[in-house]
Amino acid sequence: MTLDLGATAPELDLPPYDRSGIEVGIVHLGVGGFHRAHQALAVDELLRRGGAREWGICGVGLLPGDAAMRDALRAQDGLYTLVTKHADGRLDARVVGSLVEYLFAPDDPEVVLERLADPATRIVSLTITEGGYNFDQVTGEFDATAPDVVADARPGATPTTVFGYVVEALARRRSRGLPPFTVMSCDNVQGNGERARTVFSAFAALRDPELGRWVHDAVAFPGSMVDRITPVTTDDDRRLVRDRLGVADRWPVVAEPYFQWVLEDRFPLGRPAFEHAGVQLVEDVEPYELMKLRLLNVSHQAIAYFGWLSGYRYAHEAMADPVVASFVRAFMDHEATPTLRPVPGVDLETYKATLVERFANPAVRDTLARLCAESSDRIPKWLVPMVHEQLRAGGDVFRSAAVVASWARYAEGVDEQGRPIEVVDRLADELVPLARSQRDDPVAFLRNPALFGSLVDEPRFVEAYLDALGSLHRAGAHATLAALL
Ligand SMILES: NC(=O)c1ccc[n+]([C@@H]2O[C@H](COP(=O)([O-])OP(=O)(O)OC[C@H]3O[C@@H](n4cnc5c(N)ncnc54)[C@H](O)[C@@H]3O)[C@@H](O)[C@H]2O)c1
Ligand SMILES: O=P(O)(O)OC[C@@H](O)[C@@H](O)[C@H](O)[C@H](O)CO
Repeated sequence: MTLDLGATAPELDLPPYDRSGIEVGIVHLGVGGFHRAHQALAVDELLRRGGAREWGICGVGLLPGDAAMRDALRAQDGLYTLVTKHADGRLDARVVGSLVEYLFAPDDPEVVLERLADPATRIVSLTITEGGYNFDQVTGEFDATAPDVVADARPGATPTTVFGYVVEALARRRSRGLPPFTVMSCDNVQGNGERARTVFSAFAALRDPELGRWVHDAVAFPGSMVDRITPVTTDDDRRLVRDRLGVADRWPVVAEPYFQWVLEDRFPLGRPAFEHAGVQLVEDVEPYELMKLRLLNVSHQAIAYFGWLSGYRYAHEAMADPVVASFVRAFMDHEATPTLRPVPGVDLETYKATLVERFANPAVRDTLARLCAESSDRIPKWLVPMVHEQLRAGGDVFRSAAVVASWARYAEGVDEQGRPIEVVDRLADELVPLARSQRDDPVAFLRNPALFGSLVDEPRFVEAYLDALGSLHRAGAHATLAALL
């Protein structure tokens, strides 16, 4: 146990509630930075208020890389420090105690399956990234051909994927006469609840069509909009926690002050009283979700490649450049906002102004590398549908085309000074050669139906894309952005 919260850390208290006897009611798959800065904080808040004792969280890691989280959390009895970084340099910190158990699935899959099947487990929540849902970006259908999915669908298979675990556990509950748990997706996927329903029921149908129908009809999949910028924890953060707070924490989490969670209230087996922890419970989350994905996440992609190619490494550095900041704001106003529905209780002008301030927070130190990673799971899911809507409505698309071109230029894997760029993307082996070939064949990157559907057949988009790409090659990222203002 290296989280030593003794006399050396007067600012920090251990959670002021008795952690013994808290029951696991939520199993969370994919315990990364975000879950620990968001949902686990909300449950911790309820515990501090004397509630939620049947809603403790059992975190589960499914991927080999999660062994490090197992080791860190086990050494600290599930406790960790959450540091909130304000733009003026102030820090808030608290120790979060809601993760009462952590299971690393490869250690013992059966233990995880029985934890999921346990009658006390009433919610299974997910932050498994956009790629974790394994669906075709264009058709929206579940990809049943992925080798790990095929293996997990075999009768009697020991699961390795999220699909194998969740569906086997649901099947066990069904055969034991237990009601299904609620599956709560907290990923940045448009329509995350319905998307989860589609992919989990499609996987279940591979095993047994009737099980597929049951998962589709009997399991609740509330949708949610989740928001809190949570950068990757760095050694500097560990040092900060040690030096400023006196705590030797193996894996603290840092986040911005902003916290938002809008959640559809569909929990047949009950839920924590999230409304007492700042969560907004609604009937229909879609307008909130679209607003967030198209104004925040898509803008992140607008900052990411142009910022990196202009020589910046952090989001706040890029936003301090008036050319980047003006482009992002124009992009929000003219290409994202026209595709949004009215959002109950939200003034979009204020929302956008707040976003610009959040992106510019110098304390958070969100890296452009984080925002550039796994773009093939982001641009097609977030930006491409927005472009199609703008094309149909006759609206501007030249800024979106420039963002896609900046991704294609970044994916060439060499920056403007000839230095290598590490393209972190599950499709990197395919994308990098394709991006490089656009020096000879400028639409090569766009001619990828799995990522862009029919966008390559849209003359207005293609023309703007070619202009931006040509300018990126000739004049560089900064001059290209400046010319678009
Ligand atoms: N970081 C943020 O600012 C933020 C904010 C809002 C929402 N989110 C959502 O949370 C997700 C995770 O973000 P994070 O910052 O915690 O990332 P992270 O890298 O810290 O953690 C990701 C977790 O997901 C797991 N995972 C990844 N792919 C998986 C798969 N195919 N199957 C099962 N598990 C898988 C990893 O093993 C890890 O435990 C994002 O992709 C996004 O959808 C993040
Ligand atoms: O984490 P991703 O892959 O969904 O996207 C990268 C960022 O845009 C995202 O993490 C934001 O920081 C987050 O959505 C803010 O709430």
